Amino acid sequence: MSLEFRAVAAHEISDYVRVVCTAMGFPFNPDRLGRSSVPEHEIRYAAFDGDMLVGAAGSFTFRMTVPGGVSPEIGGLTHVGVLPTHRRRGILTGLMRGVFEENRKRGQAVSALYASEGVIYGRYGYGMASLGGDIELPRHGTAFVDGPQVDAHVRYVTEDESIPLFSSIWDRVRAESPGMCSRSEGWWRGRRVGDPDGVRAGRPPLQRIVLELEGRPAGYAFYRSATGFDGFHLVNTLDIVEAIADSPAATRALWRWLLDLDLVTTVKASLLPPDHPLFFLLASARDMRMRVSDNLWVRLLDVAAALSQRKYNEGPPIVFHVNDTFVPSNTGRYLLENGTARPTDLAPDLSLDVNALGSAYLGGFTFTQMARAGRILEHTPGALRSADLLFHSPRAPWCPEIF
Ligand SMILES: CC(=O)SCCNC(=O)CCNC(=O)[C@H](O)C(C)(C)COP(=O)(O)OP(=O)(O)OC[C@H]1O[C@@H](n2cnc3c(N)ncnc32)[C@H](O)[C@@H]1OP(=O)(O)O
Repeated sequence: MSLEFRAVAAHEISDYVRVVCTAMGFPFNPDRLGRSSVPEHEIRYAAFDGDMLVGAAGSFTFRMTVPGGVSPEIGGLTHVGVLPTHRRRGILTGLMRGVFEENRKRGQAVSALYASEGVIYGRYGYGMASLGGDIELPRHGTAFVDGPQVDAHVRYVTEDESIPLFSSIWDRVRAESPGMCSRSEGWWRGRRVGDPDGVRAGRPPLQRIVLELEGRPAGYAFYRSATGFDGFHLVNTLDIVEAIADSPAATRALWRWLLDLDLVTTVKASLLPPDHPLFFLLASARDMRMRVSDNLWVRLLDVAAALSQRKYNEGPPIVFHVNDTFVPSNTGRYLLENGTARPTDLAPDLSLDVNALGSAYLGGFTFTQMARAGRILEHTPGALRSADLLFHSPRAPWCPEIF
């Protein structure tokens, strides 16, 4: 088998999407192709066996908020799939080299992804960078603690109406939340608020609501509500796809409205951050079952540039020795001082793999936590604590959608 790795030409895009759908077990149809054709999808890379496309990997270009409220352009790894007939022959490894090269050409110092399986991406230098939880809340557990009553108004909106309303709220919240990404209008329509049959796949229709406080849009949600019967009783499950609000008052009002929908027996929501305000809104958080799992994975493609892109808390300089087997040019010592990282010959305070630095990057995990698992070596006493304080983010990183 002789393989060729190269960028995908325009006339090969449907083959590229078809291979990903076949590998993932998704139906392939025009709606799937539309979902993939967002403006962010700039990099499409593939492996060819003769003239047959057999493996795919892509990268979205978007801005991701990092600690300090800055939002550098990053690569969002996506559309990874190798045909079952061609697995375990090194095709993914070849694709990863190609996509990283394309990311670097665009000056993207960081790549992030959602993994289909946790075991795949560590070998390419990614570290688990945030946690996300799926919640299930029975109706009897939805009471809130006392709080201020606000005059909130909720209305249903169409797909077209929702895009400008939701995107302005999203952008306000995104600016303060590490892990959230920019969304083009095409992204909103193709991947969030659009509900074409080929992607809905038999599920109930998507409902979109906007919440106004004092006449100003302050929160939104989109959800599906599935109806079932238990004898003569309706047992509805509310599946909240995304609920975002721009203030504590709006968060309370939005979730209260959602939890009070008639006939709902169980409320579900996915990909919530482990520090979601619901824990402190609910009178009994115990009734909310949260199943936590890995969320974003982050890979520093250019260690010095990536470290210099986020902001830090006050603290003394620190020297990292970074080991990177997949991108050996990253291996070396880096001095992080006054918010800027550069190569250095100084003795290291901490030694770690590039994966661990990716895990710390968004502030989702501490150096101390990883050192306790043997993933980081402390050479200078106190360096773990200094690094923890430098990198700390007051909000857990949160990416509420799988890309
Ligand atoms: C960001 C996203 O898009 S996530 C979506 C990822 N896609 C999927 O899960 C779709 C289904 N799976 C697939 O298409 C393929 O199995 C892929 C893409 C995961 C792997 O592709 P392959 O071409 O088989 O990977 P490749 O042969 O390059 O493997 C490289 C190494 O990873 C290991 N590996 C690859 N996939 C897996 C896996 N799923 N579980 C465990 N190990 C794996 C291989 O054993 C190999 O290890 P080695 O270097 O020690 O020999």
